[in-house]
Amino acid sequence: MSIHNKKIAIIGCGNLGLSILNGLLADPRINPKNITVTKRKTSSLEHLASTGIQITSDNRKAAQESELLIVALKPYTILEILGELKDVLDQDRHIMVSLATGISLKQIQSTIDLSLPIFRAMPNTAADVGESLTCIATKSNDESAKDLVTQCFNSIGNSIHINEELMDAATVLGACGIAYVLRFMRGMIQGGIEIGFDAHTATTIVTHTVKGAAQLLIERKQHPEHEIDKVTTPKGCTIAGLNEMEHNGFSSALIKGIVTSYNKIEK
Ligand SMILES: NC(=O)C1=CN([C@@H]2O[C@H](COP(=O)(O)OP(=O)(O)OC[C@H]3O[C@@H](n4cnc5c(N)ncnc54)[C@H](OP(=O)(O)O)[C@@H]3O)[C@@H](O)[C@H]2O)C=CC1
Ligand SMILES: O=C(O)[C@@H]1CCC=N1
Repeated sequence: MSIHNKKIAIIGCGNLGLSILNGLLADPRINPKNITVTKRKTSSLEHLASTGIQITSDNRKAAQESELLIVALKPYTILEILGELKDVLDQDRHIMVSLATGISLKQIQSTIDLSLPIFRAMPNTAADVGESLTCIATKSNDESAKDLVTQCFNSIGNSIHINEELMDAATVLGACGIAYVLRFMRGMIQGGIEIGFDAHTATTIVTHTVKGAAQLLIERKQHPEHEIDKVTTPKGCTIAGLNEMEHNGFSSALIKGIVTSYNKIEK
């Protein structure tokens, strides 16, 4: 089964839904005519009409005309809206993927009360540029549905399968993680301006340095400290700066922030 000829609906096409849509549209093998997106106020999506996608506020129609349903609604609305959709869902045709933080497979299953394959996925907004790492969880044994969902999220980056128990942790590290990294980058850019660069040049240096650091770890599969050791000349400026950051709680602030985000998710 290939994602490229499946009919896909993104129900609740807001920030994350739009990032996924942009990722899907960038895949030339996916026909935009096979994609339907929904939200109540469709005016903010009108600029996408020329791509060939269907835009509607009718969730039921979108579900009826699609096979893979990516549900990108807020956690506090998803169950109510799925309840309104349940009589148009077909367990022999539909595959459902929920992106909602903190809403379990069991809650979704008992809302729709059908045995169609249900997945939770946690992508991030880097889907916009085809670089989302998506964590996927399911209790379904339907291997072809698993393959299809994996293909879908691989078209907007990379994906891994995890146990559902780790979905909250995946939300924090992968989805909130984008914001942590961007705030870290903003701090580096501000530092760069203070030591002499204009904002544009500082941003160019920082963005490419962060990309290079990530690529080193992705390709070499090393522990970060292994690569850090190569940069820290004894008595040099790197170790002096790094130690000053640690004296001010750099790693500790990150770890505490990650744990605070995690505890904030209702369990
Ligand atoms: N932002 C992120 O980085 C991540 C978010 N998530 C999860 O993804 C989900 C979506 O988050 P996010 O994209 O940020 O939220 P948004 O609020 O940006 O998107 C939700 C969209 O749902 C639409 N909506 C609301 N009610 C309905 C309805 N009855 N029918 C159809 N559409 C409706 C809203 O548009 P309108 O008001 O016009 O209807 C809105 O655009 C959440 O559950 C979040 O936990 C997961 C990973 C990362
Ligand atoms: O901040 C939030 O609640 C959501 C979850 C992941 C990203 N945004």
